[in-house]
Amino acid sequence: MSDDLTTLHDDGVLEIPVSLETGGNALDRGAILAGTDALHRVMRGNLKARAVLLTGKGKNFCAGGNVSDFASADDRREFLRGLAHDLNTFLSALYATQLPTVAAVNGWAAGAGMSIALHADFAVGGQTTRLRPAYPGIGLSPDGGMSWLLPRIVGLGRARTILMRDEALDAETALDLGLLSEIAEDDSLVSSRARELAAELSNGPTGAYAAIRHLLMTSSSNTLAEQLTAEAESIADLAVTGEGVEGVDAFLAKRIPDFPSARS
Ligand SMILES: CCCCCCCCCCCCC[C@H](O)CC(=O)SCCNC(=O)CCNC(=O)[C@H](O)C(C)(C)COP(=O)(O)OP(=O)(O)OC[C@H]1O[C@@H](n2cnc3c(N)ncnc32)[C@H](O)[C@@H]1OP(=O)(O)O
Repeated sequence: MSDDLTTLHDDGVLEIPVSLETGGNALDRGAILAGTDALHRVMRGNLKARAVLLTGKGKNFCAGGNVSDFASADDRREFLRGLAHDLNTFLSALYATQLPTVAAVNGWAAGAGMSIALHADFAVGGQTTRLRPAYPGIGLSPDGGMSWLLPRIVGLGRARTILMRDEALDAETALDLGLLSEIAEDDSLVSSRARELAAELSNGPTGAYAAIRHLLMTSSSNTLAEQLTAEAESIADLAVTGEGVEGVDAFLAKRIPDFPSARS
């Protein structure tokens, strides 16, 4: 499947561009709309994807919302409020998707571009990758879930400093903080490495990957008792899925599990 913007590759990787060459690699409304539609089709079972790959089509992964659009709006408050809610629809679908997600973070990830990168289960950077909140730089506060995700990844204190100082984080710092999952050996390899990782994950237990994301992301707001219960329910639910049955059976038969066949 390929519309003008999203592409479902033969190996089940759903590629969603979040920015295009134009506008300084700012978020592309059409791309986000297409990506949201594709993720909703996956949820309804109308699109048989097994992993999601987020990409930037220009020199940068994404420079966030298009600042010139903000300036030209008649009612800046309502315009930005509407954009943020539209972005939330996309990010809510990304968080809820029962698939592993990978971001190919080439160049800059700024503003909502950084927020989107934080939502990915895996973020592959390059030697010159940099992450920057950018919001305070233009007098704004974060959106796209950054104030929820960042403290859960780096801690509240470090998140406050990064946000309030609008820190530009280089690749090594971002890796050390857990904001990148790996750094490709060369900038030119970011896209291919992220694509390769998405393909690897598409052959794995995609339902288990999604369950791990939700257990981890809800753990900080759960008591231990609530988390123990959530884990017990999750492992029980997965045990009777196609992938869960295949994983156990393959182990006992001493063979490599065929998760893609078990899921479809
Ligand atoms: C149901 C689904 C509905 C679908 C619709 C979904 C809606 C999608 C949109 C949602 C938007 C929500 C709101 C958003 O979340 C809010 C934000 O993101 S606020 C933060 C905005 N971003 C920024 O402030 C970052 C600004 N840019 C920079 O800081 C730097 O450019 C950089 C990214 C660090 C890169 O720096 P450099 O490499 O030095 O490059 P330059 O700065 O020289 O820029 C090159 C060129 O590009 C222009 N440009 C860069 N960023 C933006 C931008 N965000 N908007 C517009 N233009 C940008 C820059 O002006 C330069 O232009 P030139 O001077 O060459 O003409």
